[in-house]
Amino acid sequence: MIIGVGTKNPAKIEAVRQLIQESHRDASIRSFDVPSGVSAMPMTDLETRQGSINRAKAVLAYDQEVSFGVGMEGGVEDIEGELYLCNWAAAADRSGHVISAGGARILLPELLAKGVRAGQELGDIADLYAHQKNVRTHGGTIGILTEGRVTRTEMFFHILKLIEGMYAHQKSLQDLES
Ligand SMILES: O=P(O)(O)OP(=O)(O)OP(=O)(O)OC[C@H]1O[C@@H](n2cnc3c(O)ncnc32)[C@H](O)[C@@H]1O
Ligand SMILES: [Mg+2]
Repeated sequence: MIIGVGTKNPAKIEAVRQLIQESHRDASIRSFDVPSGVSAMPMTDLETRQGSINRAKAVLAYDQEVSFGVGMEGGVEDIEGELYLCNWAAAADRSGHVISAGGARILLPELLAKGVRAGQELGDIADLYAHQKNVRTHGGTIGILTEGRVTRTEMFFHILKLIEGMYAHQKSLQDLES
């Protein structure tokens, strides 16, 4: 089985690799730089979720050998005037079935939120904030804000586990029916 991932970001790809390592050792990964179809810095849960679904579906069109397309997207959601980092993932199969799940949320410090509201990408502001390079491809903003206790990879791994579990659940319901 080939799982296609709609990103070239190693922090995201690593989450898929870990999931395969844990429960689908026969699967292999291919990664594709697909468009998210939403803005580079999604500003709502809705937009972030849509980006993950678009990526998952786009992967299936890129490579006919891929059985499942996986999309992961980060964004922000405004809750009572404060910005929370939000994260979504989706998996799509060739029958048109899509499974979607969201992950942990964490409040952005005003310094980061200000930049995002001004139109900057969070990844760029996070680099300035943390005095690091390419935060987005390493521990992520969530890694910076939690002093490494939860990394971007761990966070997406958790969402992918939700999706994998939901898939198993739906399959067991189908098996009961047939
Ligand atoms: O190459 P892709 O897959 O697009 O990965 P990305 O790092 O750009 O990540 P997203 O497009 O999913 O995220 C949208 C924006 O939010 C930023 N972002 C989201 N979560 C982040 C995190 O945990 N750390 C750093 N930047 C993050 C990211 O840099 C983008 O500017
Ligand atoms: Mg991006």
